[in-house]
Amino acid sequence: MYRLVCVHCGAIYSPDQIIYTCNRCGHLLTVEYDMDGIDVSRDEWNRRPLSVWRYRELLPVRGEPVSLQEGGTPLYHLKTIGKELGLPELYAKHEGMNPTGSFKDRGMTVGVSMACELGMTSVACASTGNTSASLAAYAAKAGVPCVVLLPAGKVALGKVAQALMHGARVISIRGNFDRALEMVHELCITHGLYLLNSVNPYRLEGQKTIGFEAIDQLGGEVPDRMVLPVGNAGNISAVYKGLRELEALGFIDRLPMMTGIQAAGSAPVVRAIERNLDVLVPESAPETIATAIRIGAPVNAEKALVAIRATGGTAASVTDEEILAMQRDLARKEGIGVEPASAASVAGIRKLAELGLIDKDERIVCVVTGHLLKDPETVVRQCEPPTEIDADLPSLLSALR
Ligand SMILES: Cc1ncc(COP(=O)(O)O)c(C=O)c1O
Ligand SMILES: N[C@@H](CCOP(=O)(O)O)C(=O)O
Repeated sequence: MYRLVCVHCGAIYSPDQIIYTCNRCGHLLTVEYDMDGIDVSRDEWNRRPLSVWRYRELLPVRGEPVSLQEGGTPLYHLKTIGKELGLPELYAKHEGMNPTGSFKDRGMTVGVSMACELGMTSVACASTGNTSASLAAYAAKAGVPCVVLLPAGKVALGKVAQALMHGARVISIRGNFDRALEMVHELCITHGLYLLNSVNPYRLEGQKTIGFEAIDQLGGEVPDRMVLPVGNAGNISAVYKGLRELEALGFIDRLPMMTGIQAAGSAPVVRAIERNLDVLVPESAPETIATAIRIGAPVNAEKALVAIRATGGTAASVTDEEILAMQRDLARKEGIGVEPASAASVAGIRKLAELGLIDKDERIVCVVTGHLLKDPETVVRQCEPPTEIDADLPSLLSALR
């Protein structure tokens, strides 16, 4: 049993209403469960495979989900980078290992399942790339048409390729992501498509399972800190919400310090934390090489600020150079291939550690959100091109010398 509740004024809505914002105050809605009615134990969860659906009692879907086998992603111990930073307990949860290569799949399995349960016959989103790739795939699996709006020229090649190949109707707008989101929201309200951006309360339910899995992979121990790259701020809010639910069930007795990392050219949440603002001042012209988090007006900021403040966490920004340096370090020192936005979380920890702002004994889980192959162009631009030689051994030996 659950209901939809406004995060700001507490107004209550029925779970089968197609609604994304509060009719009374315009703020976002969240899913609130009747915790007394949740009948499951940690042992029961531990007997199931590691997956989004291990935690189905804390998800809104009641029937058979639209699934591509999402979740169950690896948690890697970053031994080399951790040693360099003096952080022996540094981990990366590699969300790039989901079916379409990003954490969005956790959200879409729930969001698209709910679209079907609610009887919606078409779905839509705005995207900096990953949301569209994921929605296109899950819509294909569900057999529903899908429309995606992208900021023209600002989406990494692999993500556009995915949306196109999975059969979405792909529209590029001459404007940024924030404008695309406003447009698609209006389209959905006026024309009855189901909106699957992070304003959709059901989609975020799937994403909270990142935190559940990380704890299960640490043998039931809560990490001291969880670090996430922040764009539209849905993921950090979702993980915090999920962990509070585990606390309410008595499965954990403390929360990690939620830590958000943004790109320096696109850092309104960081500024709000640094200046102790209650209301975000949007960035009108966000810019960063990490196009996934090139977002100036994060719609979930209100929730993200609560998550960071309530847990004693923090927010920090990293430059594009710091992001790319960490992308290379993860690839070359740990064998972990991530896209630039994902490297931001670990780059942020490097920065905080170097500034002496975190305790060296902390157990830290950085969420690395998307796969290296999402953005091959940024990778190729950073690396030496392959050496082309004649097809004989002497040429090979000479090239290797
Ligand atoms: C790879 C990647 N990392 C991080 C983010 C940021 O997540 P959120 O928008 O939930 O803050 C996004 C999308 O926004 C993304 O695609
Ligand atoms: N990085 C995101 C931006 C959209 O965020 P959403 O969580 O609101 O869908 C993307 O991949 O498009």
